[in-house]
Amino acid sequence: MSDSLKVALLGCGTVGSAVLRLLSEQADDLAARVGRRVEVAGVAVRRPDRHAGVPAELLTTDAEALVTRDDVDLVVEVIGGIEPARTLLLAAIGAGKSVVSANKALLAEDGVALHAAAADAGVDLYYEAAVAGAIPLLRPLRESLAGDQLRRVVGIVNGTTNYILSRMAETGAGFGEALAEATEAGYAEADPTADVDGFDAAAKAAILASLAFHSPVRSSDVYREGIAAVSASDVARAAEIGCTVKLLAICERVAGEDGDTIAVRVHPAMIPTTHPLAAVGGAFNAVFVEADAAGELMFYGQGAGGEPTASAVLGDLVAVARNRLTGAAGPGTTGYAGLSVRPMAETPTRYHVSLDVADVPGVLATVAQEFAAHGVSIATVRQDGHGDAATLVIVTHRAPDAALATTVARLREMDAVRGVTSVLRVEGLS
Ligand SMILES: NC(=O)c1ccc[n+]([C@@H]2O[C@H](COP(=O)([O-])OP(=O)(O)OC[C@H]3O[C@@H](n4cnc5c(N)ncnc54)[C@H](O)[C@@H]3O)[C@@H](O)[C@H]2O)c1
Ligand SMILES: N[C@@H](CCO)C(=O)O
Ligand code: NA
Repeated sequence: MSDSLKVALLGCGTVGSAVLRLLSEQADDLAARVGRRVEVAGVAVRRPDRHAGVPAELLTTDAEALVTRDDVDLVVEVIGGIEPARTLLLAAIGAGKSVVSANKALLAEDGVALHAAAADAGVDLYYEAAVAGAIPLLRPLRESLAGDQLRRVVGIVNGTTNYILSRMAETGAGFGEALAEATEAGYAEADPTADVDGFDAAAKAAILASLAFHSPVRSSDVYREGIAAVSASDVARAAEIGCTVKLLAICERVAGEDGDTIAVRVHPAMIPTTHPLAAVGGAFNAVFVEADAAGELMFYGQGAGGEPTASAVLGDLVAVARNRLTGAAGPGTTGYAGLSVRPMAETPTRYHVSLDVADVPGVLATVAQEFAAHGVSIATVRQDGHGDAATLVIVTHRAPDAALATTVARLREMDAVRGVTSVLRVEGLS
């Protein structure tokens, strides 16, 4: 075999160290699969003294110099965050290197500019690890499903919050208690904000929607609610109607009078326990894709962790290495459809609402009237108990989200309603 392909690794934390180890352990297999040996030219880190296991001659604190070095062919970015990752990737691309990244925050913020730069330079930009870790999902969307029309991509794309919600369902614990457990088990980070408040899932939803609908979508376009407000009561109410609560990332094409738009949102929702996503427990991820010709597809696996994420990074590395040898460029992203993102207020959703009411004649009619007044059609209503402790459990049909939210706000003000005990959107009910 002739000269090896040289890789610059940027960042050597949880994912970077696993990438480095697998590159070494699987060097012979990778060489056979690529057709050339793949060797590490350098590893950019912040604190070289903290990486005793990495050969000292590979370590550098000057990432910018490393990515533009003449002997570097490919760059793997596993630093995370917007800067300096963006500057480094643009410098690498500008210097003609193909790049692999696991950085959802950056891709969801600046994917359009990075793709444009890669197209101009004739190099590859791959980022399978950025969404749902080890699960092959972005390449299936970019390549395998490129001949189909996608209708919906719905998934559990954050392991930490799925672990927390799973524990709440299993033990009846509240959010705080389950979060403490997730932290102790090493799933939640010291600062769990990005996971718990849905920022991580929103970045992934933006990337999924961009690829699924060939339209540029950024994190800031994604409607986002986290799980901090999900209560033990919400989880118990869900169980009563045969549902479970999941934090969903939902990307869907919505037909409208002025043409199609896309709705992209992240929020907790009740889904029937019979839905394939309901069985996804612990820190696992799963994504359900609906396409016109393919029908329904399900992708399931480990969405986080050093090794699973490194698996996706190495898969990308093999792909870009092969392209480099053949002189080909992999698929770019196409924003040709240019579909606009529909405001959440106008996005059709369904609600579950549990109300404590006084069981007096006419209360059901008064409550039903409030829904009707906002054009919201009720799918099912159930009354439990009587006297002062009556509960109404209502599931609506789809209506614009703003109509549902306004209805709930009005219900809270009604004399007949003693309290609104649970409000959650519902997905996956026929
Ligand atoms: N950990 C996971 O399970 C997982 C899963 C999927 C995707 N990702 C993504 O992978 C990337 C890396 O995640 P991680 O968990 O390995 O993070 P990490 O914090 O463990 O590692 C990042 C490393 O980059 C280093 N770094 C920061 N600035 C640097 C700079 N200027 N030059 C060189 N090194 C620098 C840090 O010191 C740290 O060691 C992120 O984009 C993350 O979103 C992580
Ligand atoms: N914090 C993320 C890591 C993977 O992106 C999660 O919990 O899923
Ligand atoms: Na993936």
